[in-house]
Amino acid sequence: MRRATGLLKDAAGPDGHHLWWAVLWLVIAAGLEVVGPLLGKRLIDEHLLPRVLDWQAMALLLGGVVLTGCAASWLRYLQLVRLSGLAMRSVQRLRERVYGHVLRLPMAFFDRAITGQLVSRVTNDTEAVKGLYIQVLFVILDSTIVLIGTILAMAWLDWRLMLLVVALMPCVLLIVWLYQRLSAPAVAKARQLRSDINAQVAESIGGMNVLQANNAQERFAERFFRTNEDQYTQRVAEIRANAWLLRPALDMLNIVLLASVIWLFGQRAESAVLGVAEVGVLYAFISYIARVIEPLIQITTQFSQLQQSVVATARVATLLDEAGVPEYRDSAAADAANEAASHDTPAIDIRHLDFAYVDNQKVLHDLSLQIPQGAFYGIVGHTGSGKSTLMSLLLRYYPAPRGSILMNGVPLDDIGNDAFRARVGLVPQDPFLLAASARENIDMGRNLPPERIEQAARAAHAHDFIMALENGYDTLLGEGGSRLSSGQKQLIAIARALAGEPRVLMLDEATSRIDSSTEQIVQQALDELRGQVTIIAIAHRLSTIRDADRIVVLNHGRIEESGPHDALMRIEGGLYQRLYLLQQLAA
Ligand SMILES: Nc1ncnc2c1ncn2[C@@H]1O[C@H](COP(=O)(O)OP(=O)(O)OP(=O)(O)O)[C@@H](O)[C@H]1O
Repeated sequence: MRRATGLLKDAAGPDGHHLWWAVLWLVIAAGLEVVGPLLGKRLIDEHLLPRVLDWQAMALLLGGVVLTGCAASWLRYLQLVRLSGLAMRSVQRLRERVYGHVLRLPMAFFDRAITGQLVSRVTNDTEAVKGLYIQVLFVILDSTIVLIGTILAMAWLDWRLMLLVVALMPCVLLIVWLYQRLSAPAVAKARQLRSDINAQVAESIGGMNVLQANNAQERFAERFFRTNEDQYTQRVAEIRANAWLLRPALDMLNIVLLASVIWLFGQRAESAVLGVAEVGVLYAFISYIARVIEPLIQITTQFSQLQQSVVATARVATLLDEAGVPEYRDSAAADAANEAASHDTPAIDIRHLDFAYVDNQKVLHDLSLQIPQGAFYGIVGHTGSGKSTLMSLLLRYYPAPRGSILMNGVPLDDIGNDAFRARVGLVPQDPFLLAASARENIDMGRNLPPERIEQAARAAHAHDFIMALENGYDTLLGEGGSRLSSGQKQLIAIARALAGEPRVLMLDEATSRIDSSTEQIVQQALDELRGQVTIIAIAHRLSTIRDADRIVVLNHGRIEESGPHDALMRIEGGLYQRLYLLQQLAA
């Protein structure tokens, strides 16, 4: 709860003062509501019963009752408007913060994250924070103030009757406690299941081709129906606890209270301790009982909503507590060292690199490799040999041991994020195209000049097919680039990487999904870049890296062989030779 209120405070930001205004109006409104029955009491006790028909005073008192009621409603309305505005702004801010945080999370986080749940965290859970404002502040705080004001007014009128009312109030706490115990597990479970529903939908849409190819629709539908049914059951359990326990018990309490006050009042009237003028007190008390019970009912019935909001906020807080990627700051010393790097300084220098995703399960063992400036290096190896891991470390997706990788002679950790990302370009296996135009897909929000985009597209041999589209660079490519062939998507991805004018270009299985003719275009593009850009390409298809300056063959996380194609082919029974011959046979 403390974390939730902390989050709220941060999210309210500069609008926090609206909260104080809302609270002020709330106090005034509650005060006015307490004053109303007091005026009514005076009207009854001082004018109606003793028949002192002073019309002016009576009109004033009656007008006071009406006016206080109207003013209280008006202030409540103003308070709601302020609070709703504040709540919505807070949701907006929190959502921005959570999304911004997700963008900065390390890749290791996404290895275990479930997309649908993450989406739910950013959209639904942040929205639930609004409930904290409306439920906690508008309803619960409001009700608490009304409750305190009413009890004070009752004490002033007749403290013994007030004690009777207050004595029955712990019953409300008992009822609430029982309700909470019964409904809390269902509330938490229902929310978790809703998140699972999101996750299942996102997963099946993402993998629809695999799902249909495996004729798995029915199994997925069944799994979904089960989760949906479970969620329904939990929601029903929660609503039952509310309908069977909370409301009836509270309504009963209301009746008991009224009956007790009337009974006690009757007893005292009978023993003639009180005069007839006390009827006004009875009127005020009956008015106040409604004002005691209603806030209590409000406080308690809002509890389930409050619980949901707190659970949701706690989940948002947990996500925000996930450590982001280390802050790599641009340092002048690193920039200077980078500038001072001569042509002989290796573009990439890997020194005795060990790496494990899970403790004590090394994936890379004592890897050392120097890649000269402008060279083209291919990395090959069997499945699971560690190629992608090595690339992930070079891309800083996972932190490598300090000092084990240097770029231009500068340890990777010492290069600021902007400088690093500007220096390194990536062409991944899955090109990941946005549902946007060809231009936007190459630009990726960098606001590059049109000439540079076109130049990159030409270098990637993508310019001609882009120009053949109906609107050229402004043609929308559809979701995931659905309008393009796999090869064309890959060429766009290459253009995107080149548009950043990287010094180091990494290709991660960039040719695995394209046909031989497109592969040749990619090879031609890479050939043209030789000498200007350092190229590191992971390739399953060995023809892509056949012409590389050096091919590094990984085997179980170690460098087994290294050299140009011809030299590796001469190693009789060598790993590369076997891999190559196998591929030739398969072709
Ligand atoms: N995120 C991860 N968490 C834990 N282990 C991982 C992770 N990624 C890869 N591994 C493990 O590290 C080892 C090397 O995997 P890696 O993906 O680097 O191999 P690869 O040579 O790129 O294989 P492929 O050619 O199939 O892509 C494998 O044993 C794999 O199970």
